[in-house]
Amino acid sequence: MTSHNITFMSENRSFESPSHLLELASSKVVVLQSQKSSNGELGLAWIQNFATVKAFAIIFFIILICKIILSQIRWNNATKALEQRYGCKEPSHLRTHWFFGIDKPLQVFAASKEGRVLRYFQSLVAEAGNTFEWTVLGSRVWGTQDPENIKAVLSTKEKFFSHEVRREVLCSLIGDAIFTQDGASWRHSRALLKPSFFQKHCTNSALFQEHVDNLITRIGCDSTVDLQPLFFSLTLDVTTAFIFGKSVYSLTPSQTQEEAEFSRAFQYAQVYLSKRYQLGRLCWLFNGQEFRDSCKTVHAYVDKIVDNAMQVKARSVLDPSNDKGAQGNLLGELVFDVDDPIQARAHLMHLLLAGRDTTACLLTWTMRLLARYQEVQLRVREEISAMFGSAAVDVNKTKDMAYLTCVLKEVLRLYPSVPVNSRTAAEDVVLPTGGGEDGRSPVLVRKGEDVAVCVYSLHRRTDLYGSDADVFRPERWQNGALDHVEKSYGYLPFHGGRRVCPGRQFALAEASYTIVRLLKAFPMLSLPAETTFPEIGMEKQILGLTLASGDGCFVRTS
Ligand code: HEM
Repeated sequence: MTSHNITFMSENRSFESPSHLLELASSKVVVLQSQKSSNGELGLAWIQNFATVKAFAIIFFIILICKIILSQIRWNNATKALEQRYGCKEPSHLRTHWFFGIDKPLQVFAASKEGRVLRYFQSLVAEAGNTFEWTVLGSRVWGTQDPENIKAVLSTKEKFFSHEVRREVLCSLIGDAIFTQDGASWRHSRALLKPSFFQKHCTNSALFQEHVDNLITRIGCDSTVDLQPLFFSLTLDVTTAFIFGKSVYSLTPSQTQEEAEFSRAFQYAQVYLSKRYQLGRLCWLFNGQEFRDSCKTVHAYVDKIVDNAMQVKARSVLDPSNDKGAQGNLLGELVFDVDDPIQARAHLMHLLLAGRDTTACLLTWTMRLLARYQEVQLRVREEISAMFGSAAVDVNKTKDMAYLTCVLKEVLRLYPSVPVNSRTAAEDVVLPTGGGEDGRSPVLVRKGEDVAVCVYSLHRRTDLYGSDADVFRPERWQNGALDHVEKSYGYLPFHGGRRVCPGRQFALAEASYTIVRLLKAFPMLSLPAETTFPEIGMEKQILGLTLASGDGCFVRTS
């Protein structure tokens, strides 16, 4: 039988089903392959062969589309049935205009590149309401800035959500521990971070003093300086001292080569991680050699410190006067509960990641605003004089500075260090609001769907904070005026529920101490003369794992 015959016959056959077509196409390929081997050359058959492969590809594509459509219909029917059972209504749907909704991710990338991605999210909220869903490449994604739904995600229904995507994105650098775990393993990791440890260190001025001294030396006098990179170095130095018991001294020239290598590699890997985050489940596509090398450098450095702490522990176990806190740092305590060095490394890396950039961002936005709003700076200075006069700054007393506390609260409202967060539904779960015409009925989130919680836009809601929600006004927090908003999940810089940030007090102590010391060291902090200061929220922002300033933090110190 010639290939011509076969083609002729197949063209006259009627197709009964997609799988029938598939069978037919593959039989043609097999016959043509055998023809090639018997003739030894392709000749005319090559063209027919090409046409057959083309037909095969088209058929395959049609089958794929049919399958997608069928599964979409099945999914829609199942969702409708479940919605009916749980009294849910359809949520507001964000309209997309391009094939498979890819216009939206492209717009996110463009906005992100231009430093306005959070403004873009706000525009989506303005278009679609406080809770909405959108479909990208066939998957539904949710966005919410509704306190009731956020409370469900973070607290009352927290156990129905997982950190699956986060785990995939972050594990190569930080391993698996508190930040990426769920269920029993998370509970175990959380229990290891005893609140008493944070408490002990956030009242210890000595932990911060040396590094803030180094910061002040680096700033120098009579200069215009970008404080943002210096704050990132400061928080790296403080956090490594706090958790390793050994700072990397990135603010000083005395940093060793090994410490410098670690600081560089950690910085590189962290920036890389934020790019991986943007790809979500496709993060494995972004796994370059330099990133892998940086992870290795970071691991080697931390492993040495862990090894050393394990040896100290081994010696102290032999000593009856052994004191668990003898090493005076978190690792020193941790090694008594964790025998596996790789797991110990993961616990440390999670704390380093969680504690370093978040506090650096808080310091950056605070100093930008204090330099811009001189009247607020003056009030903080008055409070410092009243509290400390010419005495040394005691970190323990900074928490009694009522006005500074309001300033920090207001900064974290306008620029929360973690402005957007997401969780993946581990099961079908009902959120209390956002469905129906009036947006008040419950909505159904299906298993596997991601829910993005946008704290940035929550904190700018005029119905919660008044018509001046976009204005920097620390006084709004005075006399507990916004206690009701805080209690009802309307203010969440540290999130809420069981997974609320355990480093909250430590971070506020570090930020307060640093600001007081800077204002004492520099009697005049202002914007450089040529600076134009955009309106709040209109500045360039860099959204990585945390929210940094795209315009830096330039101040004049004289
Ligand atoms: C201004 C500074 C900080 C802010 C705004 C902040 C904010 C947050 C937020 C929003 C979360 C919840 C993340 C989530 O569940 O997805 C979180 C978790 C966490 N934070 Fe912080 N944080 C700060 C500083 C720190 C510091 C200094 C440490 C420790 C040294 C720390 C340790 C942690 C840890 C371990 C978690 C994970 C908790 C868990 O999953 O159970 N944070 N933080």
